[in-house]
Amino acid sequence: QLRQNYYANVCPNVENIVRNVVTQKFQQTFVTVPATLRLFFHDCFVQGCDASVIVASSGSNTAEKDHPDNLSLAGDGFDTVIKAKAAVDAIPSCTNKVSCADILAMATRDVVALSGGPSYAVELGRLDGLSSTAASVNGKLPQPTFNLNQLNSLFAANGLTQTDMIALSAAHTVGFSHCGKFANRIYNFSNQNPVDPTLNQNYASQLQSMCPRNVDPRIAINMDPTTPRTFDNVYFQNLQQGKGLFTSDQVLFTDRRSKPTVNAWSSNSPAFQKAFITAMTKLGRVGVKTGSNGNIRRDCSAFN
Ligand code: HEM
Ligand SMILES: [Ca+2]
Ligand SMILES: [Ca+2]
Repeated sequence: QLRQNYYANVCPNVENIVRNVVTQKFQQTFVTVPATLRLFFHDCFVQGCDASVIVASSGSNTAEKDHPDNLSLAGDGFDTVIKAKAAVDAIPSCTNKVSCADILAMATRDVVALSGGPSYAVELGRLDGLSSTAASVNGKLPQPTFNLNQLNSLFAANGLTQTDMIALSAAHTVGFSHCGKFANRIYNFSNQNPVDPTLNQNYASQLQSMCPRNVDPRIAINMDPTTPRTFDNVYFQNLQQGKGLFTSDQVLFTDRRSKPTVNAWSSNSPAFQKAFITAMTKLGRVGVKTGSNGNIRRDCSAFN
């Protein structure tokens, strides 16, 4: 029941208002891009795309954002949504008419385009969710150690195919990871191999020097060592060279079932972009709330 131009009557300018805020924020810090994109993913995979991830803990309720899997969500993603919501609400006819979930979907479309990725028409009409608990996050988000079966089954549970999963994984073409998320691949990997043998040897040495043992846990490194600030298909070229940062990235090339797709998109950017738009549109439809299952939050970080 989502559709384009959903707010044409009540708030016809909403997409421009959001884009202006996102562009301003992008000019202040590039982190806006990966932070917003990852926030959208973590929102949609837990209770659907309903801005449940944005709600702050309060009183006795520990919200989704305080689950261990969400603690590394960068603050600039939340800030982007809060700022865009304020700009939308500043227009009288738009006040309290546009959901936080839709603002996050629009902002995500905008950060992808701003960083060189494809631009696409975004479907709107989501309501904001009425609950957010840390417990509800358990088992809903993929782990960097996942193999292809684990990735496929988690994405399938959200109506996404292996092809969608591979396209969405390319979000790792921008942004950062803390050293602890892949330390198992560069130190004490196994009895036979101290370093994950699917890692490019030079890249593994670089990772070891950027992330020495006992590194400050706050240190984060680029996930795409080649074009960290451009949303492009270099992600797939990196996988072909053994430069996938997580097991869950590299497995897309090492598993024969997903390798053909990686190879196709590494040399065909338009085909990748088309698949990414399809997958993002499907991701944006996951678990959408309507009617009495949701509302439009006045403050994206708190229930009304
Ligand atoms: C396929 C399974 C996936 C796994 C296992 C995974 C795991 C991770 C991990 C461990 C990080 C590093 C977090 C940190 O240390 O700060 C990360 C970062 C990131 N992920 Fe994923 N992710 C997956 C899929 C996705 C998808 C589908 C998207 C979006 C469509 C996405 C977008 C991002 C972005 C943009 C970052 C960088 C965040 C930043 O720089 O602040 N990931 N991911
Ligand atoms: Ca959610
Ligand atoms: Ca890139």
